[in-house]
Amino acid sequence: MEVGFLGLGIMGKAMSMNLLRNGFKVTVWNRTLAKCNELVAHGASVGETPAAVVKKCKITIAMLSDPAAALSVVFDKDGVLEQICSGKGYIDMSTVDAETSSKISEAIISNGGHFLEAPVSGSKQPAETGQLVILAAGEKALYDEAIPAFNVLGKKSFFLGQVGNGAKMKLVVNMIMGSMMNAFSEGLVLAEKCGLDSHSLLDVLDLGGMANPMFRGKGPAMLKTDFSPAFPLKHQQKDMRLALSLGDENAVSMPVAAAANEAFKKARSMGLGDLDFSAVYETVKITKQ
Ligand SMILES: NC(=O)C1=CN([C@@H]2O[C@H](COP(=O)(O)OP(=O)(O)OC[C@H]3O[C@@H](n4cnc5c(N)ncnc54)[C@H](OP(=O)(O)O)[C@@H]3O)[C@@H](O)[C@H]2O)C=CC1
Ligand SMILES: O=CC(=O)O
Repeated sequence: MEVGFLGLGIMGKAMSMNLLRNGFKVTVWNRTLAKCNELVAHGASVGETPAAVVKKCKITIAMLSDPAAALSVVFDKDGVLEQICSGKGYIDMSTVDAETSSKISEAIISNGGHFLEAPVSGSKQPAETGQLVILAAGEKALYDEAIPAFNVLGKKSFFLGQVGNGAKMKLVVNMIMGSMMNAFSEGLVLAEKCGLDSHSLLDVLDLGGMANPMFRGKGPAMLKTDFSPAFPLKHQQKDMRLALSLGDENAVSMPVAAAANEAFKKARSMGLGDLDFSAVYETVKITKQ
């Protein structure tokens, strides 16, 4: 199966590498074209523009930073819309809001193409090992056609119905994750400030009902001030912002998420946006002094 892949950031690189490893022919494009080189060394072809990739491939996947990037790659000059046509599918796996996804869907479909949104839960390591959770919505026929690729990229795929449902599910999940990371950071700082051993706190948490891979995976690195980016903080703040907007639309009061968003904004203002989202811990360290 031949697929196109647009966007070779932390996730896109790992996902396209995984597809290559599993026998897919992959044609890649990235805004910063030099990032294609490593994929070429592993057998990928390069398309000079998003339009060139879509022209070559029956199915093209995108994994881009945010709504602005997702829209630009489709609607701008040399974008996806210039070549999408009957028989071709476009799958946007970026985390965006339902409105962005719907705009893209309408444009693709009105040009005769097929569209699926398929944001993922899971970070750099699950992307490398094919353990993502895929939250798809849109055209079921395209979902069925993409299953061989989804089976390589993820450990489980959900088909959630109409376009927008995948985006919403992803935002709800990441709103919870961002709030959890803030509560965890406050707990780590509180434990330390009141004279407890932080590593003991990690052990206690890991043995109880709140044990989870995020605390287990990120906790020891956070205590060592290691915030090497797996999930960049600027993207987590984007997800909190989009989830809060979804809360506004649905009149759902979310004071915990709003407070978490403030902490992520503070972290961005401190220049921590490109670090892992666990760097929000640094904002708590400062405010608790
Ligand atoms: N990292 C993670 O753990 C996870 C991330 N996600 C989501 O996946 C998406 C990608 O995340 P991630 O790979 O971490 O992000 P990165 O910041 O590592 O990569 C972002 C990608 O988007 C491209 N890009 C940004 N702006 C534009 C633009 N205006 N036009 C064209 N391309 C653009 C970048 O190109 P360039 O190289 O030129 O800058 C790069 O390829 C995001 O929506 C994120 O929320 C979802 C699950 C997990
Ligand atoms: O979106 C981030 C993730 O870890 O999932």
